[in-house]
Amino acid sequence: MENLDLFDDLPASPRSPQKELKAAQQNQQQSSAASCLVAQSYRHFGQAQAMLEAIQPIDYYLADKVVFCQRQQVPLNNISPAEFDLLFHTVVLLSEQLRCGHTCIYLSDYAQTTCWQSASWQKNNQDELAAKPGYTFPTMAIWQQVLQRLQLDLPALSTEQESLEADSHGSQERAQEKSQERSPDKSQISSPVNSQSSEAVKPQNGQLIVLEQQRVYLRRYWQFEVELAQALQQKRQLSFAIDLAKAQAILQALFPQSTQVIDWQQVAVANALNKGVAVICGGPGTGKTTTVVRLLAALISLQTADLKIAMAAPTGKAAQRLSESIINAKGKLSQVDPAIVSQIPEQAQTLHRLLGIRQQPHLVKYDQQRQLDCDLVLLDEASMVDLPLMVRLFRALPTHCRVIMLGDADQLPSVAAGSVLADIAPLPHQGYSQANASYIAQLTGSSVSGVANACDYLSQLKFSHRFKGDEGVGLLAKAVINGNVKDACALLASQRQDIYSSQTLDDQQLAHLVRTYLKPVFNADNVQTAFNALSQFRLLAAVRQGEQGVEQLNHKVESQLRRQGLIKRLAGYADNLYAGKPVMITENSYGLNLFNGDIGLLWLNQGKLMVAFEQADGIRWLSLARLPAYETVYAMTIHKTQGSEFTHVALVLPDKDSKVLSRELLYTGITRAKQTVQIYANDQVWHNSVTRKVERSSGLRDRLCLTENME
Ligand SMILES: Nc1ncnc2c1ncn2[C@@H]1O[C@H](COP(=O)(O)OP(=O)(O)OP(=O)(O)O)[C@@H](O)[C@H]1O
Repeated sequence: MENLDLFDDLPASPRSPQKELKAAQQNQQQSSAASCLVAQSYRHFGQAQAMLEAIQPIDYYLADKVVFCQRQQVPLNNISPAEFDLLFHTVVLLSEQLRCGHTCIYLSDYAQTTCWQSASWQKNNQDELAAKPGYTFPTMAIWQQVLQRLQLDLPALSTEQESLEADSHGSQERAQEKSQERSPDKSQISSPVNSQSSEAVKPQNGQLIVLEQQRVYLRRYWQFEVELAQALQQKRQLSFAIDLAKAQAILQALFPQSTQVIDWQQVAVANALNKGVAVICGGPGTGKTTTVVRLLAALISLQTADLKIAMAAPTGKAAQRLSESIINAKGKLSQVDPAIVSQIPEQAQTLHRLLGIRQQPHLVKYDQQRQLDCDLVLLDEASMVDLPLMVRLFRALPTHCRVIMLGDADQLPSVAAGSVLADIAPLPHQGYSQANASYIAQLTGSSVSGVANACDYLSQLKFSHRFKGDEGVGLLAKAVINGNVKDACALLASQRQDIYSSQTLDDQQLAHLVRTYLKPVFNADNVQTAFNALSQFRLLAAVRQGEQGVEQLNHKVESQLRRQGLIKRLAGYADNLYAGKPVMITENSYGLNLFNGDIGLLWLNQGKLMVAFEQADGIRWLSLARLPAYETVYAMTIHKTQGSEFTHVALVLPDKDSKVLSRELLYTGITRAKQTVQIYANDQVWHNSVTRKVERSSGLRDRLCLTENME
């Protein structure tokens, strides 16, 4: 990609690349003291790499392209090269942050901050060729002005003059400003669902970057946010008339044991009955599935016509678990007419399958042109759904279709960009509006107080029926997610039966884990018994690479299994193909109905080594030759275990701290365990991980606060 005219002002000298680089570094160092905006251009990726620590090719090429396109859009006379350089570095930052899951960047987070500077530069080893000076972003006021001059702000939204003035007060106010500006200040936000502004930033306008207040987006992600906020708003405006007397009777039948104390499961059912969108949040075992099954029973009872219900989850495993939990919860609905219970569906599918998403995400069968034929969509494990996928779901919903989302907003956010559940379900739940509280009281007799900053579509379940009292897993999960380092450390040191901890996982400990939990898989008489044994235990890792990463752990387990004589060599098969080996599919195969994350077991079937998969109607066998891409799965990443549970879990953290370690990651790992958890982590890493909180930059919550305000 040639874009050399951007660099016209650089001297065209015959100096060596090293000298040229050194001169550029010195130039940057000198001018940064004198001026707010530094001209720092690069002729090619290698040059950017020499100045910016850890820049990725994709970031460079995207930024280069955006600058190139922007130069075609705006009159150039007033725009200096340094201003285009600022745009370039803004896009590099956006691209990098998108990879980390942020939908946008907040200018206040980076104003007057030097990014991509190497440690050796910081240590004043500036003569070293490897030292990289990085790039210093200007004050927020200058940054906003430049982006506006480049015509990247929303045409309908003028930036507040006050924020520009406030910025000139210097660094002391900046910290205060930062926290204020990042909080959802409704008075400052212009209408996010303003169709004029969303119309104004269409692809055909050529605007690739969007500045909105002090948030900067790639246009695509700005549009996703606006679209989701609009879709949620449309669902929030749906109101279903219900027969109140009938609904009261149904709720009484469904919750016969409700006492004076508020039964929040009953409140959640009542709350969702008349709404177009309902979100039911809660930690492990708080009864989300139990509640939603009762909600479905109530809705079916109240409905005069058939209710077409679709159930989905983000992964195959989560969909399978949802089906199992629904079947289990239906079995406990003895107080409900069997004819109603039989109408509650049992088969959940992946969200991709529901929407008919093929290999490339843009090939979607159901969208706004061709919508799903259903009246209600139930989405489980909503925390795993990223912003683009959530938008695709809402596009496919007919106007009258209800959405019910279940999830645990404390878990890790989606792998890809967004923190949709945490944004749309801010916890702790502040309460209901006066009108909604009256409606709930009428249906349930529970006096739920009305509050000003209400979120009516949200219900939060807090009481865990799995960890009712002093179960170690529940206590540890709570301490971790609250960032309570003292309790989290004390619990590890407490030597309880249900929590074991050690600074490292050594060979002896691994041998013990293998003997206790994996030997029963290899000694099983049949594949179903082997699957049952496999579901008892999983080794979870925070990372893939390194000594404590998934790959090494799988390798070490296999060596240990061989040492213990559990792996039997099979004539005619390679060494790494043996009965008892668990595998995880790593790609979606629609033809075979196998999805990323599905787990199978290599096992002998009539003398032939095949792969078995557990399905609702029994074991499915597949020949090895037909198996899609897979990996061994004695150990797996915490990310991949979302939506799964095991009786016992061993959690292994790396021996050095890393940005990926957070309390949400630990919480997600710990809550995969139903009975016992073993933590292998040194004190420092454990302490840092419990302290670190995942915060994703997004504007969705602000948009929703504003639309809530407009109701
Ligand atoms: N109100 C209740 N009274 C007694 N037991 C309950 C109640 N609600 C749920 N349970 C039981 O608690 C267990 C967990 O319930 P459920 O599966 O509905 O929770 P969940 O929040 O969906 O769990 P998970 O986090 O595993 O998805 C089940 O055994 C269920 O029968």
